[in-house]
Formats: sequence, C-alpha cells, structure tokens
Amino acid sequence: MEGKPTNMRTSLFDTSMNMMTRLLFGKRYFGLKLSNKKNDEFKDIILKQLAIVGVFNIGDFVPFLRPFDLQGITTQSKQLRLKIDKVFDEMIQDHLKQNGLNDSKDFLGAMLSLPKTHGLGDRLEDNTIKAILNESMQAGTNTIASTIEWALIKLLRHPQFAKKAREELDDVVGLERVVNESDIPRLKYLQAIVKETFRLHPPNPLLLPHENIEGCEVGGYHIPPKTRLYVNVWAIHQDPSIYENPLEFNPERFVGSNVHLKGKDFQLLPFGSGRRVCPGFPFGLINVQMELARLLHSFTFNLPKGENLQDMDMSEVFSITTPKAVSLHVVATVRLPLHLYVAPQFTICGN
Ligand code: HEM
Repeated sequence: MEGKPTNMRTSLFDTSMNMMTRLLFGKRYFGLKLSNKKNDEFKDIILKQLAIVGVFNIGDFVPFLRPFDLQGITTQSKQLRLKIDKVFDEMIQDHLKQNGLNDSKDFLGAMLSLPKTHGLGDRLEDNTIKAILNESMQAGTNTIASTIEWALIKLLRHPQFAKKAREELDDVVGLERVVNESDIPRLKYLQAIVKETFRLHPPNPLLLPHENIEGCEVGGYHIPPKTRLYVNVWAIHQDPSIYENPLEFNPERFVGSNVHLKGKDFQLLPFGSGRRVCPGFPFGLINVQMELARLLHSFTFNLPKGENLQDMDMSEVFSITTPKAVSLHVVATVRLPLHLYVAPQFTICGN
C-alpha cells in the first residue's frame, strides 16, 4: 500500500517533541489529532527559540556592543522567555492540581517532589524547574529529528546499506511484530548506520560554547582563562588522518569497531565529552536508534513522483543544529501486516 508524500521534517520533529513531552509531562501535545491553538503556540515558541539560539550574535563576541542589542536578539529571546514561562507556569499549576507534590511519574513530577523526598525543605524554585524544562525541550528535539532525517536521506542515496539494515531487522525482529527497545543491542548494522550519520552530520557541529576557568596550553597555544572555546567536532569527524575517504557515507567503517558514542573515543563526539557531555545521551541515542529501526522495518521509502536524488538539495542550515536546508518528503510503503500499524504500541508519527 502506497501513501501520499510525507514531510519527514514535520513528522520527525513532532515525534521528538512528543517523546520529550512524554518524558517531561507524561503526555503528547503534537501531531494532527492534537493540534489546537495552545499546543501549536507551544511548538512555535520552541521552534523560534531554536532558531534564535543559533544566530551569530555580535554582542556575544564584541562585549561593548552587547548593551545595544544591534540584531534585536536579546529582546526577542526575552520575549520568547516570557511566553514559554507562561506555558510552563500553567503546566506546573495543572500538575500540582492533579498530582500534588508527591507524584514522580514524569520528570516534572520528579522535580516537584524531589526536595520533599530528599528532605531538602521546600521544593525546587519554579524558575529552576522552568529553565530545565526549556533547555530539555530545545536540546532533545531538533537533535534527534535532524539525525533521523539525515540517516533516511543517506539511505535513500545508498540503497545497498538500507537493504542490509532491513535484512538485519527481518532476521532479528521478523515480520510479525514491530521493533522493541530490547532488539537494539542485536541490531549491529543499524547501530553502525547511526554512528556514520552522527559522524557526517553531528547535530551540534561545534558542540556548545565552553569557557576555561584556568589558563592552559593546547597544542603549543596558550589559552588565557575565561576564553570562549568551541570544539569543532565536524572537522574531527572529517579528518582524513582519522577516517579513510571521510566524505563518503559508509556505515561499514563502524561494523565490528569498538568506537563508542559515549565521549570516550575522541574521533566520534556527537554528544561531546567530559564533564559537560550531553546529559540526555542515553535518551537521545536510544530514540534515534528506535525511531530509525521502526521506520526502516515498517516502511520502504521513495521520493515523490517527479523528484530525483541527483537534484536533491543537500545543503545544511547553519545554526546551533544543522538540519537539511530543504526538508525531506517521501512516499512510504508498508512492509508489515496492516494490523501492526494500528496497534497502540505503534507510535511512529507521534499522533
Ligand atoms: C541525538 C540527540 C542528541 C545529541 C546529538 C546531543 C548533543 C549534545 C551536545 C553536543 C551537547 C554539548 C556538549 C558539549 O558542549 O560538550 C549537549 C548538551 C546538552 N544536551 Fe544533548 N544531545 C542530544 C539529545 C539530548 C536530549 C534528548 C536531552 C534531554 C533529555 C539533551 C539535553 C542536553 C542538555 C541539558 C545539554 C546541556 C548540558 C550542559 O549545559 O552542561 N540532549 N547535547
């Protein structure tokens, strides 16, 4: 059965937003059936924040210009902060009304009940809770969605790897059920595809800005204290002294390799490393692996009629994350028995 073209950017972003809201608030807010003014506004604020956080703000680099806010970025961020604060205030109040302070079924509940259970007096400050919620919504959505979109594009352009991934999925999972989290450790080829996608398209190519407390020497250069430092993992991932044919998409370079994504192997650092390594690493990684596994196992993908791979615009957005500039549209064809697509456990599109 073949369907209409799907805008993968929108579906994957909604799915990632829902994964995060289920983790943080215990429910979904996005997707066709859940669209309403309030939920759409919530998504719009997150999208605008994501766009603004990646803009080159001259005031961040030339401090005497900061008070002038020449690009209006500080003003816009403050306005967005006020809006998202209102959304989260309402959610905190709803949560307290429904569950009180002793419910830790979701992350918000855990934060509201944390100090009580640990005897630290009053609960966490609302501002602290809202900052954590906001940072998580921004950090855990585009990163996951853009990685899966890039993986699908690469597999469309290199169908030999998609074929091998599906053979592995059919072998490990079969065709009578959908992929479960417990299948992932046995899906070695899929894991290699995910690593290769992270290598060529690290969602945060310069990680996040760091600042050294003390002066230090790096590679013969003196770095004075309080210097703003960026680690260019995009360049490390494409270094020909580390990777053979570094610009080529070839997941097989990671088949049977011990290189891990935890931040211990410096040739592959999509989640950063050290003390400030991404705290959402396990959640982010398993979501990428699970969503990609379910998509490949459940569907085959083709470009809509009239589009071809040679003419596909492969440019990236230059921002804090680097999704494809033009979103991917595909026509999906089912591969499994139809009853598996209506079962409650099948939640690929976040609806
Ligand atoms: C594919 C998924 C993800 C990738 C590739 C990713 C990558 C990163 C990177 C590179 C950093 C900066 C590390 C550094 O500068 O050394 C970071 C920080 C962060 N990430 Fe993730 N991330 C992902 C998913 C998530 C998720 C799902 C969450 C939340 C549940 C999350 C929460 C955070 C937070 C809060 C920070 C800031 C930590 C700090 O300030 O020390 N990330 N992430």
